[in-house]
Amino acid sequence: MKRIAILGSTGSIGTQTLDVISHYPDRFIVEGLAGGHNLALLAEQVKRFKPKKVSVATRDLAEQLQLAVPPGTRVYYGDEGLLEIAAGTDADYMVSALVGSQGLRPTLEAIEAGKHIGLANKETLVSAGHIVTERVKRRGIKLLPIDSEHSAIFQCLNGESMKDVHKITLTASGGSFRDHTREELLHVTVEQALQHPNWSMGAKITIDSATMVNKGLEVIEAHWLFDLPYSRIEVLVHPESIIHSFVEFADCSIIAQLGNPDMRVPIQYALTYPDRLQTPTPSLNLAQVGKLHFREMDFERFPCLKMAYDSGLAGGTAPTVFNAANEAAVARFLNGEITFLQIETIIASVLERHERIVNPDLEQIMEADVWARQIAQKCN
Ligand SMILES: NC(=O)C1=CN([C@@H]2O[C@H](COP(=O)(O)OP(=O)(O)OC[C@H]3O[C@@H](n4cnc5c(N)ncnc54)[C@H](OP(=O)(O)O)[C@@H]3O)[C@@H](O)[C@H]2O)C=CC1
Ligand SMILES: CC(=O)[C@@H](O)[C@H](O)COP(=O)(O)O
Ligand SMILES: [Mn+2]
Repeated sequence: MKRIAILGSTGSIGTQTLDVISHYPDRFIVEGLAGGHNLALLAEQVKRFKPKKVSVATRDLAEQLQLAVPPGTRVYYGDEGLLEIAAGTDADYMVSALVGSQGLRPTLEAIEAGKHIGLANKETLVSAGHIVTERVKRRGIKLLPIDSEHSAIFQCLNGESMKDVHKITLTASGGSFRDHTREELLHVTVEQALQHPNWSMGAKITIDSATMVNKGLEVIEAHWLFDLPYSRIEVLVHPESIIHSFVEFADCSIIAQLGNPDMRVPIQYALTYPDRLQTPTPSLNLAQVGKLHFREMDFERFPCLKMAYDSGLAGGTAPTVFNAANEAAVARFLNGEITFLQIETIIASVLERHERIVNPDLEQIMEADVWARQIAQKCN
């Protein structure tokens, strides 16, 4: 029996994680759930999965939730609530599926408490990769990737030696506007940006896919997960999202992982690793797919990817600032305050003003994150 806590249980990854868990009641017990504002869904999840502890975003919501859940369920809220679900339950495994760098502190606390981590929240590794990986090593816990590309690379590396890896390639769908020219991007709407061609995901990551920030975050995530230099991490546009990523070895052999785009597969693998169990996803019929397509990445069309590589290479607080500026800019775009293309000009402008700290501690990371959001809030 694996005892599970989930941060972000009401989101896209969180609900799919509970879907996976519901298929294997003899393998998993849910010890803790943390949602944000979706009280109705969280109350339903509590009734069904019976966690001992649960958390919501605010005190008001916690008071309402307490009335709706079985007696004996402990209800928490806010940042303290997230820490309680991350580190204060009997879970031995924590699924980190909050959106944004707010996932960093609770994920670090869970690692410190000795929980294994299923990591969807890529912003955690982007913002403070050196701190997270050092803590994972020190505590001897497993950090298992949920992000589809990283799960793919993880699977391709099974039984291989890292010294034989020549490079890894992350595939990118190209997002909602992959066939738009930059000129056409001037007038795109929030609704259009939220239409991802292949995946149904939360709003923030869907916008990140369209700007290619998502792939940039994933490049930095891969750097920390697989301990590879940026020169050996590439991105290739693959509109079908069937090949989830691949590894090229020293002998020029390439091992790729394929499947229909369904996050329940990488989520389940992270939960049951090294076992492989049945999933409800349909199996991939390549004869029906017929053709797969690939395009070279165009860094001029997608300048955010270039900024991500540069930030990753610079290191220190640069990726923290890249990520936080993007989070603030995406929130403003979703709010109707700025245009789609302003997301990239805001990130560039914040990065330009940033004075990088080389080997930041957690407090300096948090300060850089707050600073970047403040600037991104003000500039256009
Ligand atoms: N969705 C996907 O397919 C993939 C997602 N990822 C990554 O996984 C992470 C989650 O993404 P996704 O599931 O799409 O995001 P969603 O927006 O769907 O879900 C975010 C979750 O975080 C919760 N949350 C937000 N703000 C707060 C807060 N202040 N306090 C407590 N909880 C909060 C939300 O609660 P509520 O809704 O109740 O307010 C929700 O449960 C991201 O880092 C993303 O990049 C990676 C690969 C694929
Ligand atoms: C499902 C998943 O892992 C997302 O991160 C996905 O990769 C987004 O697709 P693109 O960023 O390739 O558009
Ligand atoms: Mn991904």
